[in-house]
Amino acid sequence: MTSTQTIRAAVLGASGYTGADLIRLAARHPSIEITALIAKAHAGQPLAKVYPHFASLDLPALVTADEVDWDNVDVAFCGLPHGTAHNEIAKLPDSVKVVDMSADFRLRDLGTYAEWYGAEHGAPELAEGAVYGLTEHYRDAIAEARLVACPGCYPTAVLLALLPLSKSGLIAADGIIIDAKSGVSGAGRSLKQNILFSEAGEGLSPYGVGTHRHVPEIEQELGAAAGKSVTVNFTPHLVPMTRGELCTCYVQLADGTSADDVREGLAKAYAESPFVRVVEEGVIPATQHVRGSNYCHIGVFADRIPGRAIVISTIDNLVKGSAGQALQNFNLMYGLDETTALEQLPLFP
Ligand SMILES: NC(=O)C1=CN([C@@H]2O[C@H](COP(=O)(O)OP(=O)(O)OC[C@H]3O[C@@H](n4cnc5c(N)ncnc54)[C@H](OP(=O)(O)O)[C@@H]3O)[C@@H](O)[C@H]2O)C=CC1
Ligand SMILES: CC(=O)N[C@@H](CCC(=O)OP(=O)(O)O)C(=O)O
Repeated sequence: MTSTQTIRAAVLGASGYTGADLIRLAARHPSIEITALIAKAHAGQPLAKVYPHFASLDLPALVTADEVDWDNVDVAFCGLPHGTAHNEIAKLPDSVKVVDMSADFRLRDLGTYAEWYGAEHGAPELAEGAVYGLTEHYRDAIAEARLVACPGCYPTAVLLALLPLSKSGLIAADGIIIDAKSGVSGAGRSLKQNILFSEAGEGLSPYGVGTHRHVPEIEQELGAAAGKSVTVNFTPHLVPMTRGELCTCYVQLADGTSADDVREGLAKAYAESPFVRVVEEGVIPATQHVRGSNYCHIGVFADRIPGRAIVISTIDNLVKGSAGQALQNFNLMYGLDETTALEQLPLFP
C-alpha cells in the first residue's frame, strides 16, 4: 500500500486504557482514519468526556458494536477484557482485519486456554489462524495475518529478553526465574480494590504467585523457540506507579557461555529492530528510560553464582506492552514502515 492511502480503523474498548493509548498513537498516524469507537458502559458519550486529554481531536462518539457500520471499517483494534474479546471478534465480518490486545488468541493450545482462563474458547476456528504478535520475532507471519494476537505486557518484556537466548541455546530450558513488576495501569481502568490509591499507593504487592496466566504464554513461546519444553518461575508485583514494567530474569547459562556472550547474542538478534535496545555494559535499565515510548531496553549482567546471568528488560506496558506493539503490527499488516507513528522518544523524568 502507499502512504497516501487511508485505512479506516475501529477501536473496541475505546474507553479503556489500552484503547485510549491506541487512539493517542493512531491519531498521529498518517494512514489511519478512526471511523468507530466502541465501548459498553460508556457508549453514547463523546470520547473527550470520558478522556478530557482528547479534547483537541475530532473523533466519533463512543457507540456499542451493534451500532457500527462495519462496511466503513478496514481494521479493528481490540482492547476488550479477555473472555469477552473472542466472542466480540468472532462477530466481525471477514473483511475486517483484527489486531487484538487481549489474551484470547495468544495460546495455541485451546485446552491450555480453558485451563488458565476458566472457560472454553468461543472462536476456535479463528484461534487456529491467529498469529502471535511479538513483532520482532514474527514479522513475516504478522504481515500476512488477518488476526494478530498481541502478547501480554509481561510476556512482551520477558520474551524480548529471553526468546533469542532460548532459540540459540545460550540458556538452559530450566532454572529460569522471572521477578516482574508492573505499574497499576496494567490492571485497566475499571474499579478494583487492589488498585485504589489507598491500597496500592505506598506498598509493593506480589500477586498471582505461582498461578499467573502469563506463565503458559511465556512457556509456549520459549518452548517453541528452544524446540523443547521450557519451564519458568514467574512472580508479578504491583508497583505504586502508573506506567511501566520491569522484568528481572535469572537464567542458567549453557556450558561455556558467559554474560558477554548473552549480551552479544541479544545485540545481534535485535540489530535490525529499531525499538529494542540492548544497553551497554554497566547501564541499568529502568522503567523511566522507556516511559511513553515503544522502546524496550534490555541489560545483561553476570551473576556471582557461576554459570548464571541476570537479564533485565523494561517496557511501557501501555505502549510496547499493548497499544504501541499493536500499532507496530498494524504497520506490518499494511506494508508500512513498522516505526510509523511510534517514533516518539520516552518521557523522562
Ligand atoms: N492495561 C494494560 O497494560 C494491558 C492490557 N492488556 C489487555 O488489553 C485488554 C484491555 O485492557 P485495558 O484497556 O487495561 O482494560 P480497561 O478495563 O481499561 O478497558 C476495558 C474496555 O473494554 C470495554 N468493554 C468491557 N466489556 C465489554 C463488552 N462486553 N462489550 C464491549 N466493550 C466492553 C470497556 O468499555 P466500558 O468501560 O464502556 O464498559 C472498556 O472500554 C485486556 O484484555 C487486557 O488484559 C494487554 C496488555 C497490557
Ligand atoms: C498490573 C496488572 O494487573 N497487570 C495485568 C497484566 C496486563 C496484561 O498484559 O493483560 P493481558 O494478558 O490480559 O493482556 C495482570 O497481571 O493481569
